[in-house]
Amino acid sequence: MKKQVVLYKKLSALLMARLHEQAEVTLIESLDADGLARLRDALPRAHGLLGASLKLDAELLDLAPDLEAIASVSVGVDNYDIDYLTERRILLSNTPDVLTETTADTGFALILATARRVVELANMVRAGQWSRNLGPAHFGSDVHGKTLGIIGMGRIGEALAQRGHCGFGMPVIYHSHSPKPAVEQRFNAQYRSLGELLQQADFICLTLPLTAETERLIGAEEFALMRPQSIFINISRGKVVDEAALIEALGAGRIRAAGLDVFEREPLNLDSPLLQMDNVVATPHMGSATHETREAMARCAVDNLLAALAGERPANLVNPSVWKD
Ligand SMILES: NC(=O)C1=CN([C@@H]2O[C@H](COP(=O)(O)OP(=O)(O)OC[C@H]3O[C@@H](n4cnc5c(N)ncnc54)[C@H](O)[C@@H]3O)[C@@H](O)[C@H]2O)C=CC1
Ligand SMILES: O=C(O)C(=O)CO
Repeated sequence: MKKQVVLYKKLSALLMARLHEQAEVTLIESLDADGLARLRDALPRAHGLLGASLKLDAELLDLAPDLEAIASVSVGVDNYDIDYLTERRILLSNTPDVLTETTADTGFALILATARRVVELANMVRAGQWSRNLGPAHFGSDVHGKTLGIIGMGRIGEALAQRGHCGFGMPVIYHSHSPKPAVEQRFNAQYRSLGELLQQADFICLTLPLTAETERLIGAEEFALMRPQSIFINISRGKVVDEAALIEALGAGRIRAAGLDVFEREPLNLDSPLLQMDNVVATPHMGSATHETREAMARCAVDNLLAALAGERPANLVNPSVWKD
């Protein structure tokens, strides 16, 4: 008998057809109140779940006694209680690698947009306020040759370092759990303590996961170490930053600008002070959002889920202790 799969993310026709061949599929098209009610109804029959952007807590998981595997269409796994999944022996998989380059592109887009004031000046043109040649009040700052600081030197951090070093001649400094000699050799990068990095980098970029250890890693004390010309970029998770402290630092001119793809609460509320600041570029958690990459992520998640339901080890298993050969 085919296994029951609940999707809470719509997939391409090609991937839907693949899933339908192997499983009975229930599709929850959106996670509004109606969709969530349908999800709760479907969970008691589910052997597999596939989706993203939903906090799957113990209360929801307890509705699914037969659940064997969850395939997250994301590399970040902060929406899951991994200890609880492991205790229940539910296999959790994610989608690393396939989104690395695209997310690093987004990071670099934010670096360029903030430093060169792209959004602010383009809005000025659109508003009919371009009446004479630009003067110093509208000048930005250089990106090439400036020091790129990366916090969390993993896949995306490395891809960002490559762009900075090879494309823009930027000295790279980084902070991570431990030094990475291979990265240092490839990009002439240098390891720094967190405090040193915050004091020395022109661009401070967050590329680490949200965990108990990294939640609110960057707060008032950390912003106080940055320099007035520093630009802060967050493409990791909003909760790694104390957002009120960030707003305070921007408001007080303690840093020059911020490029933010992620926020404490998403979608970002329209009344956020961040949206009143010309030196903030805010994007809607679009790090991996290209046609090609989202399809690759979905394909990876389908592969992971079908493998798990067929009794094979998924390629991207997050909680390997559940797996028994
Ligand atoms: N904005 C977006 O749309 C996207 C955001 N992301 C976020 O980026 C994160 C990173 O993704 P990858 O590079 O693939 O992960 P990764 O696991 O390859 O890299 C993360 C790095 O951070 C380091 N790290 C973890 N905790 C740390 C700590 N307390 N102090 C210092 N370093 C620490 C790890 O050692 C690792 O080197 C994801 O977990 C996700 O939250 C990922 C994709 C898209
Ligand atoms: O994969 C992730 O973790 C994201 O944030 C979306 O691509």
